[in-house]
Amino acid sequence: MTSSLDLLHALRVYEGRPCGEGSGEWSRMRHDARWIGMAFVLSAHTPASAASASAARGRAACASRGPVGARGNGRAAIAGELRMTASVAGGDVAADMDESGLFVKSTPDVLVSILQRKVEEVKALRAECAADMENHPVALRMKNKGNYPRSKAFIKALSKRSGTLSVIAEIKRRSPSKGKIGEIKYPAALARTYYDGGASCISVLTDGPGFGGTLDDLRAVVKEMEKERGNYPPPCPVIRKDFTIDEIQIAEAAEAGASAVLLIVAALGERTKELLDATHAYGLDALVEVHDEKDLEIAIKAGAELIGVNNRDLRTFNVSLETSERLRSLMPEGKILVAESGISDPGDAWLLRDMGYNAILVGEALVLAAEQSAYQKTGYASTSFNQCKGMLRAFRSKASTEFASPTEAMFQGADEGAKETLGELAMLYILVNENGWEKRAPLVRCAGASKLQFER
Ligand SMILES: O=P(O)(O)OC[C@@H](O)[C@@H](O)c1c[nH]c2ccccc12
Repeated sequence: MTSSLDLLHALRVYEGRPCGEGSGEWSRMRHDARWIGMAFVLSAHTPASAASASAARGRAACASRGPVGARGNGRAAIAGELRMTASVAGGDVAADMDESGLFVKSTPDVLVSILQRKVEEVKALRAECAADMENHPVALRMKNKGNYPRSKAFIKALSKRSGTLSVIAEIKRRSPSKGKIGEIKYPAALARTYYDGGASCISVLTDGPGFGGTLDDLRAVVKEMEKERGNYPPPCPVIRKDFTIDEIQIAEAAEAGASAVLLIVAALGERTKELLDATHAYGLDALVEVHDEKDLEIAIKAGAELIGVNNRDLRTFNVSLETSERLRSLMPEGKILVAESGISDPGDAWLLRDMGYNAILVGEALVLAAEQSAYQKTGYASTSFNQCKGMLRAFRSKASTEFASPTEAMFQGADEGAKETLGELAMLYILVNENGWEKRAPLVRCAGASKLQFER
């Protein structure tokens, strides 16, 4: 049964006692963490049918700092509803390799041309190393392969309690699909903006021709982050985002200070495992990127710990979050899940969090937001109001589209927690005696709403 109550009437009642909006008591309530806890109790107590209806509408209930038990139950109920049934596509993957054995036959054309370029880059780097085996830092690093302990810094930075969404913020000047995105004159300054906005990790595209990046960008970002060593939050570990086809690129990434590299299954096919093992042998973590069921099967078989679902179809450049949703149900337990590409709306971030993604990887939207703010004169780091930071905080906030406007969350730079995010949101228990309602019912007030809706 759904009922609605006039908001002002509801607000005047607190634990059965009258309470006026604006009174000391009311403001105390709003800042009382216990009220935030109740938001989730609401969803945990929501009848299954209502939970599934809400999940089907793509809105899961508001997360909270509430009692862990209640929170867990609520989330499980909702995640259960979001799970879709589908089976992993089978097929003989090895037969899918091209004659060179290097690329998968089905590799999208745009990727093939980039990979051909990578083959040349790798050849050049190998020649450089061969010419100076005793001194070349990459050659020296390769000699010591297998002796680098894994710090798992990248994985750890993304391993937060369930229901918490981390952001991997990307430094990306342009892309084959979008053309120019931003100038990013000072990658270190942009990295600092990301850090200040609460990013957990930073991704640096180091491919020059396709994405306008360099390995020096990565070095500058690592150096900037090192300044935060010993502070809280700790430095963001950095991933080298490139098209890895050979272990020498992994050694090079490690040498430049990266904590992780990207491995794209659409490019590597069955070689994914070989490169994943090499990544670990250099002490790094790997983000293993998949786009469909077949990629995912390979990633899982290879033993990927960190799986990224790219929502961008590299054949058509179409972006659809449906890819993340579809593949989510096929993910084994215990993996760290990252949704990648095309995320610009906090509402989408909240949805991905509710699907069970641990992190999102965002490039374009953050770069554009940062540059727009930067053009307000002063440069990324010193801009007092930086829309990019607001966007990052809104992505991370534990809000729901049911209770908050994603756009507003973004402009207000809402921080973690529904309370902070929604500003106006408050939860209260209320004794309702009309219409035979006797039990305490949790209510939610949200900004701009004039009615409260609840079910029992
Ligand atoms: O800028 P976007 O749409 O937020 O996407 C970021 C990131 O996912 C994208 O840059 C990316 C995902 N996988 C890649 C592989 C190579 C190069 C780039 C990518």
